Amino acid sequence: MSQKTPRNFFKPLAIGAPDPMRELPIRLERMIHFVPPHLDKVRAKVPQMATQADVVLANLEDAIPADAKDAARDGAIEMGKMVDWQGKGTGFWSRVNPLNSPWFQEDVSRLVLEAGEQLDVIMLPKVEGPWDIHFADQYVAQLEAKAGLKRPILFHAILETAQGMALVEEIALASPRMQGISLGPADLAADRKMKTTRVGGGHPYYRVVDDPNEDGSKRESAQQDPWHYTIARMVDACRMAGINAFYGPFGDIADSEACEQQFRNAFLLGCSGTWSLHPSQIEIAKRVFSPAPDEVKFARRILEAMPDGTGVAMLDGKMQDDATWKQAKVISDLADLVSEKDPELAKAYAAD
Ligand SMILES: CC(=O)SCCNC(=O)CCNC(=O)[C@H](O)C(C)(C)COP(=O)(O)OP(=O)(O)OC[C@H]1O[C@@H](n2cnc3c(N)ncnc32)[C@H](O)[C@@H]1OP(=O)(O)O
Ligand SMILES: CC(=O)C(=O)O
Ligand SMILES: [Mg+2]
Repeated sequence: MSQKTPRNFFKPLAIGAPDPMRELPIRLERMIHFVPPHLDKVRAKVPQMATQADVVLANLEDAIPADAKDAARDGAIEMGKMVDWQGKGTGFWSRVNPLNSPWFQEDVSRLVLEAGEQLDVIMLPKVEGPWDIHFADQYVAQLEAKAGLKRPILFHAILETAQGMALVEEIALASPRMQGISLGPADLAADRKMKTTRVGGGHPYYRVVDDPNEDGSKRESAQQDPWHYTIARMVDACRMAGINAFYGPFGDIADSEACEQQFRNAFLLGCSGTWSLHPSQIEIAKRVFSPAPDEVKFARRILEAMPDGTGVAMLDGKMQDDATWKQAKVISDLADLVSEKDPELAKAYAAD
């Protein structure tokens, strides 16, 4: 048997570590905003970021130069103390360096021991299989016990290797700490040997061409989404495990239109949120990952038409039944969560 027994799955992995969570906390996580914590100027904006983003993340991994890793770690711990994260209802996360790097051990030990009470989630990059989660799980439990933490820290894995992709279901199920998984399109592209130099999004050469026209006129063609399979598979793995799927980064900061479309496709396929690398992407993510007022109103009409969630009803010529009721509930519950945080959208959802 390679799995833990059901009883042991929910036992703390170290004496004195907090009990693992049986259910994930219900939180609005439309965007995970990335902050380079070694930059004093950007770090100074963290209190402001905490009022704008649902989650603020101190990034210690890629995009932080090797000679700034120590400063970034110090900056991340300072970020933990700069804001009353739980009081504000904003998530505080950190992306640590990979398990095989010279920085992982110190990243995790200092974060848990010095900012463990504030830290909601550790993001683990380049996760290859459940063994990576098991190692980090045990290590964090030891540190939680040492720090006397009462609330367990959760894990978020990034899907950015072909092996991680092949084992995504096992990664999602590896520990009760698992909160979610994000797509890592840049590293995944490299590992798969995709011939791209981009961070997410489409590619002008990845397209489908219409059949030839009889008159020989120019054939229409359109770009396709090279991430469709990966996102859909990640969503299935996450939802099967009862955790959340996230899109990830969109690197062309100037192309807000393509960014919005990529985010929207991920939202429609089941993702809870995405990453924002630049302040301009926070607004895009907010717009996309909050359901549109028209959709919310229609969803609530479905719920009202079938109060106990069973039977059949016709709305605007469209058949509704138990299954559309469940879809409507997803949208309505998300709108309730958004409304708690966003009075403008609450008003728009309630308007006739
Ligand atoms: C593949 C992956 O792993 S993706 C994850 C790793 N990458 C990252 O985390 C990147 C995070 N983002 C960044 O470092 C930056 O946004 C960059 C480098 C992409 C662009 O930075 P800039 O060229 O400075 O952008 P720009 O000039 O438009 O910035 C405008 C303002 O926003 C600030 N800003 C930029 N990015 C951020 C951010 N992530 N958080 C807070 N403030 C930011 C800038 O400091 C600047 O402030 P100022 O007006 O007071 O001077
Ligand atoms: C998200 C990330 O780390 C990547 O795309 O590689
Ligand atoms: Mg990466």
